[in-house]
Parts: sequence; structure tokens; C-alpha cells
Amino acid sequence: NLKWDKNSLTYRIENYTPDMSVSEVDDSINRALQVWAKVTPLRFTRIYSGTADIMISFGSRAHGDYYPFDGPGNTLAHAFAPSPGIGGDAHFDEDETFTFRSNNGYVLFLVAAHEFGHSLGLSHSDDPGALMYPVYSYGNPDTFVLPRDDVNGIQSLYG
Ligand SMILES: CC(C)C[C@H](C(=O)NO)C(=O)N[C@@H](CC(N)=O)C(=O)NCc1cccc(N)c1
Ligand SMILES: [Zn+2]
Ligand SMILES: [Zn+2]
Repeated sequence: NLKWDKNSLTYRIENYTPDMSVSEVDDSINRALQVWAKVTPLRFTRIYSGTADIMISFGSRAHGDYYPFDGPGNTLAHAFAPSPGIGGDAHFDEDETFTFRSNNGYVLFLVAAHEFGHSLGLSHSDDPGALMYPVYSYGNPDTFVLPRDDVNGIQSLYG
């Protein structure tokens, strides 16, 4: 399943990290989805119960799939490529410190935007300036602009 065969997708925030306020998590997730919606026909609708296309959760170590997290550092999160079931879901490692915009931890907005790239079908990029580059680098989330490499990647799937 290379990509979603529909443009209207649902998402559900199943639980919250204690690192941030509920509204900061909600805002970070929403803005991370809008990064991709802005350059595609994709639209995201939040649901509060039942199964969404993109189920979002925080967990540590073994958390219900075959990819247990690894404690602080290294893997920060993972997401599954488009498909029914776990496809599209994004899991965040609760052993990391997530922040709203501070560099004293990982900015949730940036990590989520990267993960949602995977949720939509993107793999990693070898462009060091790309959001889909495998390694996180801090940037001010208030002035974030989706790099050209990522725009090209997502529009090759959903343009
Ligand atoms: C093999 C994968 C499960 C690694 C995992 C990842 O790429 N998840 O999408 C991950 O957490 N990679 C770290 C690598 C690292 N610790 O620097 C990462 O920062 N990925 C998230 C990320 C967030 C924002 C921007 C970028 N470029 C990458
Ligand atoms: Zn997982
Ligand atoms: Zn990744």
C-alpha cells in the first residue's frame, strides 16, 4: 500500500505525554498534520473514539506492536505506512522529553510532522535539509517551512 486511496483521513489522540499540556499536544499534532495538508488534497478530521486511520499514542519499551521502544534517545517515534489496521498509526517514545517549542528536548511538532510523513507513505530522505531526513534537528517550529524535498516527495504521491 504505497499511499492512502482517499484524501479524507481521520486521526485520534489516544493518550498524552506528561511532558506538555493537553492543548500543547493537540496543537502540535494539528499543526504537524496541516504541514502535509497544505501541499496536498489531504484533509484530516479528529475523532475522539473508535478507530481512526491515524491512531496517535505515547508509549515506552514494549507497547503493543513488534517494535518496542529503546528508552531515552535513539528511536524517538515510529509510524506505519498506509494500510488498514496499524497502517498510518504513529507511536511516540514516552522515554523522550517532548517540548512545545523548547530545544531542551524534542519538539513534538517536528517529530510528529516527520512521523506523519511516514503515515502518508514517505520513506526517509538523504537530503540533510529534509524533514524526512532520518535524524532530528531542531528548528523553530513557529517559522517552520516544509522543505522542497518533502514537498516533492508528498506531491509525487498525492499531488
Ligand atoms: C529506524 C526508525 C524507527 C528510527 C526512528 C524514525 O525514523 N522514526 O520515523 C527515529 O526515531 N529516528 C530518530 C533518529 C534520531 N534519534 O535522530 C529521529 O530523530 N527521527 C525523528 C525525526 C524527527 C524530526 C525530524 C527528523 N528528520 C527525524
Ligand atoms: Zn509502536
Ligand atoms: Zn523516520
